[in-house]
Formats: sequence, structure tokens, C-alpha cells
Amino acid sequence: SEHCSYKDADIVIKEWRQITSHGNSAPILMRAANVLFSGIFEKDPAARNLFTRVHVEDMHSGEFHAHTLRVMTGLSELINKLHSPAVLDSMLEHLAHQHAVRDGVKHEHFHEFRDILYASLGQLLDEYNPDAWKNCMFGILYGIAGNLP
Ligand code: HEM
Repeated sequence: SEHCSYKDADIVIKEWRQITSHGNSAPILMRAANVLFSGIFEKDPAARNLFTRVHVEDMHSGEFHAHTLRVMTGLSELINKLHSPAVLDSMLEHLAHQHAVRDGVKHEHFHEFRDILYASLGQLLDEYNPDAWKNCMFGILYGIAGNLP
């Protein structure tokens, strides 16, 4: 994205690595994802219904954790490709399709996700440069959700 400069991308990749370079990052990512999804469900209770297949009724179940780990490792892979726009675009296209085929997933859900993510990153990361994250997450979120209803 033209918003996310090379320097912004460097900052985001480096700050995100504080979590993922941790030997045991999965529990941190799953806890962060539960905060994100709980926040969405609080704002928008009907959104819960999108996740019945992955056992949202027990957000500490193996099924729901497996789901949130797919989301967070997906996010992680995207962040790590911020320096490779062509690769990033093709990954985003694939994710956009995976979300478009799921009836009920709306553009607005990604605004909720974005707001809660920005509010959580300060606690999640040791160093957090909000401007760099905003510049780079715009392209990622828009790339997945830009064509959703
Ligand atoms: C940056 C943000 C997000 C990323 C990287 C992401 C990534 C993913 C990935 C990798 C999957 C698994 C795809 C598959 O195996 O078919 C998935 C599934 C899904 N995502 Fe997202 N997602 C994001 C945000 C959201 C948001 C905000 C919503 C709506 C509230 C959402 C709704 C869903 C649904 C309904 C599924 C299918 C669940 C199931 O397996 O039944 N995602 N997402």
C-alpha cells in the first residue's frame, strides 16, 4: 500500500516480532484473539453466529483456539510480507475470497476488529508505534474486507 512506507513496514515487522520470536507465542496470540473476538461480539452480538462451526460457545475449546490460531498466524504471515507487496497482494486476495464466501461477514466487522486491535496492541507489544501500524494495517484490512458488503 502507498500508505505503508518501507520504514513503517520495518517498524511493524520489528514490533510484531516481539511476540512471535517468543518461543511460546501461540498462547499469547490466542489470548489476544479472544480479546479481539470478544470485543467484536460485545459490540455486535449477532457476529457470534458466524463462528458456530468453530465452537464459539466455548471460546476456550480446542476448536475455537484452532480457529483463532489460524486467524493470528494468518495475520502474522501478512505482517511478515509487508516488504513484498506482490506476495502480500496475492495472500490478501486469497483471504478476501475465504471471507467473501462466508455469508454474513461484513466490512463493518473489520472496522470493529481494527479498533480493538489498535486498542490492544499497546498492551501486547513492548514497543508500539501507532502511526506505523495504522499506515500498514490499512492495506491489510482493506485487502481482505474492501469488497465485503
Ligand atoms: C486481519 C484480520 C483477519 C484475518 C487475518 C483472518 C484470517 C482468517 C483465516 C486464516 C481463516 C481460516 C480460513 C479457512 O481456513 O477457510 C479465517 C476464517 C474466518 N474468518 Fe477471518 N480473519 C480476520 C478477520 C475476521 C473478521 C473481522 C471476521 C468477522 C467478524 C472474520 C470472520 C471469519 C469467519 C466467519 C471465518 C470462518 C470460520 C470457520 O472456520 O467456520 N475474520 N479468517
